Amino acid sequence: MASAKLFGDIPPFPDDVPIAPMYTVSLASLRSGDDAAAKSVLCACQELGFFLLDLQGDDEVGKTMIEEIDQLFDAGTKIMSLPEDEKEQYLHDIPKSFLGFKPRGQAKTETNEPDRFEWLNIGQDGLMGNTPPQPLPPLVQSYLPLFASFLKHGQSIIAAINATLATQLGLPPDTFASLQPVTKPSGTVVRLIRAFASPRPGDVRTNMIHHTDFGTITLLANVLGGLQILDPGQDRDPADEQAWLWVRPRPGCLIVNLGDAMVQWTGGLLRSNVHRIRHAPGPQRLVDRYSLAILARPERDASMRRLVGDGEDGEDGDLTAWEWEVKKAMALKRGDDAVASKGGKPQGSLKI
Ligand SMILES: O=C(O)CCC(=O)C(=O)O
Ligand SMILES: [Fe+2]
Repeated sequence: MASAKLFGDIPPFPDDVPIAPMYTVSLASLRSGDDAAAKSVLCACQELGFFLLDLQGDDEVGKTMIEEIDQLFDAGTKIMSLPEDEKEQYLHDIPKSFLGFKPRGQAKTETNEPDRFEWLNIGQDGLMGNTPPQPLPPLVQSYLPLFASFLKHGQSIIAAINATLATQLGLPPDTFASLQPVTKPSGTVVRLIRAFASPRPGDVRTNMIHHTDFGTITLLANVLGGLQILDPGQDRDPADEQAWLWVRPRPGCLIVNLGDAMVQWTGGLLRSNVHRIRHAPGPQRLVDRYSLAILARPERDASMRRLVGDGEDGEDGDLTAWEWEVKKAMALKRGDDAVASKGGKPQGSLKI
């Protein structure tokens, strides 16, 4: 997450909206092998599939990452302000390629109205040299060393979370990491999102439809609110507005969430929770909302077979990660994949 400096420049997050209760784990503690931090990560990933990771106090990775996030938020506003006809030359082409710009309004929200965000996906493969570079506007190219460094720091955090979860589940520490080596082709991306300001009453609605992430681990940096999590307590209906809890962004903290691949591999021991981007809350709705994320995905050829437990893993276990992702993306596009939170410990209310 960005430093406190960026939080000073925006309207305040309101105090009167329901907030999702979340564990906050210190990166420094996690990297030093602290047992309590490791247990919190496991509990968070079973109960909610989301937690806050405090980068402050970690001089090696966390401090640099906070600085890089500040710089990338600045870059993000410039990148998204490129002329529309320039961005249109670098559009994504799903399912062939998830890389490039997604224009505003291309997908739908729950109400069947057009979405209210645009994104740019920059592939890990091009940044790492696993594949030829992705075509990108010259302005974005000028920021590639910064994106690459941010990604490298994110990879080391993702590696620490993967090792922690595997160890806590009694598996060899490299169980999850070995299925997502950063030097092999994958769908892993760095994502920049602009969700548009909502000045008119008709704008006060969903920006990005509710979903679970397909991949393994997502690291997310937000300054403005807008992210909402579906209450994990019961099987809540996304159509019920009371079932949604806001995520309050905290200076110096990343939001971490698990994706469906971790649920598939663990036969549902870990959880991926439904979330969406709503309009920013309170006075924050008057400004454009930027977010920056790393969405880690398995290596393209990784098996989606379950790694723990001995129940059936169905036909999805026979797919490679890439086949599985394309299947999910197409089902979501057709609207026939009813989105639901997956896996995790049944629980009443989250006690933190
Ligand atoms: O911008 C955010 O807060 C969330 C974005 C998100 O859920 C996604 O890109 O999958
Ligand atoms: Fe997401």
